[in-house]
Amino acid sequence: MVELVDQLNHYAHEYYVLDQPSVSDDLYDKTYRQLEELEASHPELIQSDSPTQRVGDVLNEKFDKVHFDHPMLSLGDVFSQEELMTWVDGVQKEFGPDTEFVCEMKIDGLSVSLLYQDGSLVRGATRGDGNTGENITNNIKTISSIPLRLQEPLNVEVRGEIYMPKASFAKLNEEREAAGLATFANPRNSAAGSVRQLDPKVTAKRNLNVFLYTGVLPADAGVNSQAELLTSYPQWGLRVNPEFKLTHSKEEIWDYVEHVSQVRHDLAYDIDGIVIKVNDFDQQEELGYTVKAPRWAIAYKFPAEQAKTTIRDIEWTV
Ligand SMILES: CC(C)(CNC(=O)c1ccc(Oc2ccccc2)cc1)c1ccc2c(N)nc(N)nc2n1
Repeated sequence: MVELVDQLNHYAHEYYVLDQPSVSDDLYDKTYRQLEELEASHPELIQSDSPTQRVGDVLNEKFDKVHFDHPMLSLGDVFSQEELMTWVDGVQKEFGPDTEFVCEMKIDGLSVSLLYQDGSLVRGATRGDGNTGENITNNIKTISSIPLRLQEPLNVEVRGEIYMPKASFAKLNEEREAAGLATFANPRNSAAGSVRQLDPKVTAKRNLNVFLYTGVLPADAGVNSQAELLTSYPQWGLRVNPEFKLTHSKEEIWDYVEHVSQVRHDLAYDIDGIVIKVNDFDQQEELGYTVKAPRWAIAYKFPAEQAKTTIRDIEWTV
């Protein structure tokens, strides 16, 4: 039984975190059914990290409140190259012209906090107002790319974005249209609506995914920069967005912004900008925070999408 659980969790790690599956979906499904049969005949041996335990029956009447020891902060925004370069200038004045920055995708989803104790997932929460969120643990467990147990028995609170891939969003809206239901306006709204369902069985059908990008880490984790965090997370079993880039100059940062603005429509998920962060954690602490956002990070926001429908020329009658 333990072997089957470990095998299935390993297959899921390869598929969702490393993006390098070593077995076919059929073999995964076959192994999963074997585990289901074994658990049916020995229910007393069912493990909490078994993939069969992801979709609970429990219906949430409402979501309990969760208070964060460390607030989930927001980001300052800039909307032009000039503003972005001014921000980078300000940081380089503090730490010199070759300060390291990490550039990341700003996923258009909803922020979540995942609390792991001794490596087991014990709580999932929405961001809420940054200090108080909602407990959505039962729904979070239905997301296959979120591990129920880390590769190491760590005590860590990791944070990132739950999102609905563009393809899943289109399919969901087709189904809702066919069923005469209201459609979702965009993937962000459908992800938010899906993860805040009272019934986890509904969440489980919505094909949600996650990218993790920050967290409250144990001091002995040996993670001293954002780049180290983003390379450590996959080793722990946590999915990160692979498009991040370590940069050392304004030119490199702007090249990355231009590159992403070219490819963003080909991405499998919606983004609404790029997040640029000072890489070194000690430098981050030196810069500190404003009331609601770090001074060591900024979001460069893409211009809002051109309205799809073209306004026909209006014939003015004189
Ligand atoms: C940088 C940070 C704001 C996360 N960091 C925090 O929330 C955070 C929170 C308390 C911290 O430490 C404190 C502890 C106690 C008091 C105050 C701060 C440090 C960072 C952020 C926010 C949104 C992001 C997004 N949508 N996409 C990407 N790619 N990155 C993002 N990064």
